Amino acid sequence: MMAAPFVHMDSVAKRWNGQLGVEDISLSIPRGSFVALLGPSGCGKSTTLRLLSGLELPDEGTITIDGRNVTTAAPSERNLSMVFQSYALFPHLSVAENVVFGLKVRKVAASDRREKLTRALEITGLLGYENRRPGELSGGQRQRVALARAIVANQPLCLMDEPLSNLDAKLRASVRKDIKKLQVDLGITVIYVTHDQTEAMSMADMVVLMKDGHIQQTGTPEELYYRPANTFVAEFVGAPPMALIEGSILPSFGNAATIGLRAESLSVAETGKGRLTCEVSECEFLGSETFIGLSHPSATGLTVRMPGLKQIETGEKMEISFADEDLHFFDATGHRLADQSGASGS
Ligand SMILES: Nc1ncnc2c1ncn2[C@@H]1O[C@H](COP(=O)(O)OP(=O)(O)OP(=O)(O)O)[C@@H](O)[C@H]1O
Repeated sequence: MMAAPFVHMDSVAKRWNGQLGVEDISLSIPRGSFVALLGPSGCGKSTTLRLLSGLELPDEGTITIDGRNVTTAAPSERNLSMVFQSYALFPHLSVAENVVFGLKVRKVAASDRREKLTRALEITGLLGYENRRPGELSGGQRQRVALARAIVANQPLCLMDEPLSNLDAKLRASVRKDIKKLQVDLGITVIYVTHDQTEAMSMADMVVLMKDGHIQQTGTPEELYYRPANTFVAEFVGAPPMALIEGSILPSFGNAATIGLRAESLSVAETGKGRLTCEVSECEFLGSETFIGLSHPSATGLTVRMPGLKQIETGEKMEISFADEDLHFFDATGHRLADQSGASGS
């Protein structure tokens, strides 16, 4: 028998004055998983998280956490902790006071507080910083204080809203690893909002990709990458994103309106032997490889990856080839067609 999901949202909707926030959100989240809510600005990620936290109440649908219907329960009744982008630290309190603030409110005994504080500071690498104020810390350290506060709360569910977006790229990568390790070590369930697909793909067991208040696809990072449910997912996930080609210019794939192709499936062909003739539009040197951006009147996002440094003149002609089995097929509404169905040769 399948274990009941730890967090369950069933047909949840939230509107403001009739205007859409999120619609028809259904999600089943297993205990102990790391789930990323991913999507462009305004797609409804934060609204979904706020509905889970109880900071917003839904107009429709139900939310259960650990088997309890919490649809209208107050945030304090949901047994969860939260970490925000803004850290939400008290500037006049020390690191230690910030971390144990919630425990004090809940009247946890002083000796117990000290023990929990030491462990949380240890886990987050903040031992020795307990007397500093947030203003005397770097952004990464402040975010660690917010994480330490979530750790001492000792809740089975932690909701995080873009916790790394105030950090520079290098720090983001290192705190990302800290958060992931924490989640695994503590065995907690994390629901994590981000608009950064690299972050979602590298951290999450399950990614929920949203657009315009609706879920586009829920799955493992591999599922989203290798079997995108529609052209939006295909173009959102992956760096570079999937190239999309008008089906009509590859006539052997009758019923596919759009054909998708990942950069790693493309190769440069000898003159006269390629399947598409493109023009080089840009070269992006990334160190170990160069991304060659190609333009073609019936395609978007065509990129060839070449090892090392390659400098090719913009406007130069380049023929490319690819294998049929690497193609993805989408219908006229952008939905994925069943595998191979487009390749019927009809
Ligand atoms: N309090 C509110 N009142 C009215 N509309 C709101 C409110 N909060 C959110 N919305 C609207 O709901 C939609 C979803 O917003 P939400 O903040 O969930 O998006 P998001 O994906 O988290 O975006 P971002 O990445 O920019 O934070 C947006 O169109 C937004 O304008």
